[in-house]
Amino acid sequence: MAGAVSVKPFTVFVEGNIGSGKTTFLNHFARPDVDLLSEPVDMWRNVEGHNLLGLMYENPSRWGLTFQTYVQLTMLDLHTRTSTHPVKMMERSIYSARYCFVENLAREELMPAADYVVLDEWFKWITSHFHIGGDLIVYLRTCPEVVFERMKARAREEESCVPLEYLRKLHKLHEDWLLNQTKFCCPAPVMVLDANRDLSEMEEEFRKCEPIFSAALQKT
Ligand SMILES: Cc1cc2cn([C@H]3C[C@H](O)[C@@H](CO)O3)c(=O)nc2[nH]1
Repeated sequence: MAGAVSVKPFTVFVEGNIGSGKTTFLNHFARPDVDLLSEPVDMWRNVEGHNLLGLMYENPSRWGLTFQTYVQLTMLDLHTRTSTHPVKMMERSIYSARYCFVENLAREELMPAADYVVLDEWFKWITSHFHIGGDLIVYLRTCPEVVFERMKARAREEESCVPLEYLRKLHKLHEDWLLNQTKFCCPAPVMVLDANRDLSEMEEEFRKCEPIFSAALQKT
């Protein structure tokens, strides 16, 4: 189409703990006008035959930097992907990678301090040289005990040894980043949904977001 202008889509980051229902949320909003970008977990589980996700959980000190560097690359690829859709919805972001997952590995001393510094240098350079954007964050807020049960029920092999304590730490980092805003910047306004609710009740929670999308869709 001659002169097609790729307008900047209304960009949503769907954030939340492991097992908080992000995939369910994304599937609810799967529609022609929305460019859905799920977390590239399958890429993390097979990079030329290497399962970086599995390696990270087995030995975070040895493989945390390797894994999180690749996560950062794959998320940057998704952030910089142009879209002709009026709405672009991403599962997580380069921000939760840095402020939740990398921060957790460092604070729990599961990652050498030098690795943490290098990852942070990459993050600072990327976010100062690329316009990552982000117009809204939808925070699927849960309590650690609920997502622990869901994670076990989902039974993803690499997560089989993830303890409840790990989810508690990740929860606290999400709360501090998105609600308490204690240390890290929040790149967009946050909409909080109660994602502890059963799947059957989540439709009601998701409907709270409809006006946002219809507003974004009307703009085009
Ligand atoms: C952006 C980002 C997503 C992400 C997911 N994960 C882990 C949590 C889950 O076990 C799995 C899929 O989300 O990957 C991680 O360790 N670091 C991450 N960083």
